[in-house]
Amino acid sequence: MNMKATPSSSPPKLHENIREEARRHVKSHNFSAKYVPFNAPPDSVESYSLDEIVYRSRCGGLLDVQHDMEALKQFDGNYWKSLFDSRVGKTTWPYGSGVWSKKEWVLPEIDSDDIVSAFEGNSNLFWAERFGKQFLGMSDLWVKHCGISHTGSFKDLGMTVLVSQVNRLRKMKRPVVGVGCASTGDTSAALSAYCASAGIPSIVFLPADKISMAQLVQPIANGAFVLSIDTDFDGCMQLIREVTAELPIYLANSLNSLRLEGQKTAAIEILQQFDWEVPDWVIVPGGNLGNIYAFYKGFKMCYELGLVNKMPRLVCAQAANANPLYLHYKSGWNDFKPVKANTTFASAIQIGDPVSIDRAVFALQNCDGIVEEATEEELMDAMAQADSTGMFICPHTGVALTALFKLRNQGVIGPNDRTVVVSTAHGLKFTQSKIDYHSKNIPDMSCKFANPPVEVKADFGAVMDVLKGYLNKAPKV
Ligand SMILES: Cc1ncc(COP(=O)(O)O)c(C=O)c1O
Ligand SMILES: N[C@@H](CCOP(=O)(O)O)C(=O)O
Repeated sequence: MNMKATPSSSPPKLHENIREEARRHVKSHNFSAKYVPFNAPPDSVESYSLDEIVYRSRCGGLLDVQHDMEALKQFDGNYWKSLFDSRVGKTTWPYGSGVWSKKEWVLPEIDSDDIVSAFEGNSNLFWAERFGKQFLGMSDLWVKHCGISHTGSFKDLGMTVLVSQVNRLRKMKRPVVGVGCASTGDTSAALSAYCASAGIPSIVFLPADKISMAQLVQPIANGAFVLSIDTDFDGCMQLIREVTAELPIYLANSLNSLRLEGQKTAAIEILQQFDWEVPDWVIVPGGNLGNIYAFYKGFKMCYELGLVNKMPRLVCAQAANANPLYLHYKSGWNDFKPVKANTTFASAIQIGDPVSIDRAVFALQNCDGIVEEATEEELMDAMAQADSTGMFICPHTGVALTALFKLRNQGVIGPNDRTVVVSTAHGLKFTQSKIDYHSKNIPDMSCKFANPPVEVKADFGAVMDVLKGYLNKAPKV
């Protein structure tokens, strides 16, 4: 079945921009989406328009964006695959974005004119050939680099959706004076950039001295109102929830289910990049736990709408210093207890009371998922090993790689299993941790893969001596 394009009413104009051009190509369809209580029983009738400002269900539970699957099912899997494939690598507004190239599955009803996008997504999925072979005996290991993005993390995928909806609400004269979040550094970077691009005020609550310098400077540079608060992320999250309940500030954390609609497109992209073949495993580092559910939802929609015929198994990887999901999993999913998150080099996942715990449990239970954890030494060693094969990953990706090491060693993941590790942020945001590691400047850590620079006099003989020493020890080809 073909989607009908309404013929353009006006002829192309000289010097029109891509937004203006998009206005002439409006497509008619009957796709829609609404908020419903997360994991509601089939007879539940509670629902809200996406134009309402609501983050919680009537009984205080999480919400989910529910698409009209019957309308989407009027088109078969091949239709969706070729539609999505046809939009990759173009500059057509808004489909040049990896998120908005799946607009019908994200926010079908938003006017393209209201979209705020930096053409995020379409991040590279690369074959980790040497790392896989050398350290894991694996032939089919891949890294989905969501950190190669506008603000350097996967948060851009969700933020383009949320800020676009806010843009729409403000045009509808809804009372939204600004957008706010609590953050460990990446959500705040994405929020401030997208808000700045749309001219919308942003307010960010950061735990003082707990995020990297590179992350701190991002919202400052983008003109956000930055509060550095003497607490941890969980404390900031509690405060922003109280503040957004009192003031007309729209909540941008992943408690807001709109964010996950954008983040789920990374899963769809993985399938698309494998020419719609399903990998065996996808490993995702988890903190506030929205992303693991977003991946589940993206894969599940592709399965339900006939683009693929199975689901991958998901692994959520946590830092041992902030591991409430891991403890819950190990208890047989009995009795979830938040923890006090301790300091970790994977600072963006230093979270003890994740808002999306129910979503994460649902996702993992429904795809035969696994939860693993990584100690500080394990995650830093894994990061250094990956970097030594040409990557430059963030510590959170080190957490995911540690999970992979453990599952390979246990024989759970096989040598030929197609496995995707999701790299969630750019390594350049976390250089201080790499400097500490390579200078062996971390108490109680042997830093066994450290590669410190050699200090040498500006003298030919001295330089030759150290070079000969190095070459004698270097592996022979
Ligand atoms: C770099 C990075 N990796 C992983 C995560 C974990 O994502 P989530 O909070 O959705 O579990 C976050 C944020 O929490 C992050 O900023
Ligand atoms: N790592 C996150 C923590 C908040 O997560 P969110 O997805 O709920 O916004 C950050 O960078 O702030």
